[in-house]
Amino acid sequence: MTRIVGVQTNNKNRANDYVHGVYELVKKRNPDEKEFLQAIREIFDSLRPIFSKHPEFITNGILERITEPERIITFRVAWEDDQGKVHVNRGFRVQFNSDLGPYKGGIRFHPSVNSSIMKFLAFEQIFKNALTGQPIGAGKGGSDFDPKGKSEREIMRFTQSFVTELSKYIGPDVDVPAGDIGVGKREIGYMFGQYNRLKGGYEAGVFTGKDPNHGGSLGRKEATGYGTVYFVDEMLKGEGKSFEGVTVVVSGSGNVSTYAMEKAIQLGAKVVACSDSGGYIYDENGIDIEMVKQLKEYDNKRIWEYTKAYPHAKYHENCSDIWSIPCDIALPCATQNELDEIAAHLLIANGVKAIGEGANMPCTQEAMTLFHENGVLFAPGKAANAGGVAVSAMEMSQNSMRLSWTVEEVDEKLQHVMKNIYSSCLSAAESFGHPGNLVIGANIAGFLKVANAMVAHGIN
Ligand SMILES: NC(=O)c1ccc[n+]([C@@H]2O[C@H](COP(=O)([O-])OP(=O)(O)OC[C@H]3O[C@@H](n4cnc5c(N)ncnc54)[C@H](O)[C@@H]3O)[C@@H](O)[C@H]2O)c1
Repeated sequence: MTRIVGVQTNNKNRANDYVHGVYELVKKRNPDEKEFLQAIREIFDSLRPIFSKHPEFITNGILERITEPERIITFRVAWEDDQGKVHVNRGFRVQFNSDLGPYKGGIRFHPSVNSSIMKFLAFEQIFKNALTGQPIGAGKGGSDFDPKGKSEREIMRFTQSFVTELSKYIGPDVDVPAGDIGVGKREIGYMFGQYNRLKGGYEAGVFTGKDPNHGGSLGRKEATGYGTVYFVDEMLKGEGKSFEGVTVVVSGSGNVSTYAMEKAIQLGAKVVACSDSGGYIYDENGIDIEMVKQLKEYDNKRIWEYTKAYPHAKYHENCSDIWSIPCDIALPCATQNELDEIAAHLLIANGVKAIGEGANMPCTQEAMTLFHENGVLFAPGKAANAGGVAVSAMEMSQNSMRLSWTVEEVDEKLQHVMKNIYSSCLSAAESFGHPGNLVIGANIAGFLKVANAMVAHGIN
């Protein structure tokens, strides 16, 4: 008996030393990449219990390998504005892990894009994509180009220049990019057109998030937001609760936010606030989602203009103050680290019951700790927002088969995927001694899938 306990303690110490040692190595190798290190730290904290049960992951150097991207491509993107002035932006593609399939992940156009943000997003994508159960690896890309204030032609020229370089490194069986912040079906359309022109063919499966009229999947634009709400709904059901009659606050008013709001409303919730990078609107009668779509999806306007149609609604300039609005469920769907410790304190004081991360890493580590300590249900982004990439993988399947599923078929499959992700997170958390902790469950369930494939594929 004493001997068994001794062996277990040794294994635990060896596992802790291993995780700590690799973290120090990653820190040394990526000293100034705070978002990347934040994502690594969060995952590593969850993974500790795995290594005492799976020493083969230590002998196969899984953590050392999974934290180093297989390839990072950085490139110059030169383009001309409408006045003929030349601009240069930087393009990135991080091809992080291909053990489960071709690299898969979005492209972001935003001035904040840098190597740390690209690597954090691509790293998170490894686990998210694994959780979907579909045959996709992980990548992420983008540019520090700011689409705000650019004309349609400028966006087209920039996007064509971006993809001219990127086209050398992607392909339907190699790397399949999609949209993300600042990249919607319009930009994907330009990329797809330019890629095919360069390749001299029609490679339908090289991008996802295409217009459903030209090779895209029905249900893709709704998938991340709907999927987030389906996941939160499963989590609520586990506690005998639902969206019916609850008050919801959603940050952002882009692709994920819009469809998270729409699905929450369809399930009976009242969504009272949403935002953009300028500020937030509060409508105590419940947000008119069709008006938000008109403003943001079709007219490309700012969210404050909602108050022109609904003068009783209030506009406030500070976006992070959105978390001071009392609500039962908060869905951060805008960007990374947008919900910090102060916001978490406010939400908890106002009685929040559940958080669903529609965005990638929107809650800081301190905020997540507070939610756990205060018994707030918490749906982590890499599980909750995996619906988008899941439907992207469905788009790849439809492209390969040269057929299209109906929106009902896609939605049914999406619901099925989200339920499976929820139950695999729940059971991984349970088997590794953290029942109900979906953050740990998501990290472990995703990691096991990739780590097993990496062992099977040998050291490379
Ligand atoms: N689109 C997808 O399918 C998908 C899938 C998984 C995860 N995500 C993640 O979801 C998040 C949103 O992506 P999206 O595709 O909806 O992008 P988007 O560009 O369509 O929308 C982003 C929204 O956030 C707003 N915003 C930006 N900074 C903000 C801030 N500090 N406070 C409040 N609002 C702010 C913008 O004004 C915009 O309304 C990102 O973290 C993205 O990585 C997106």
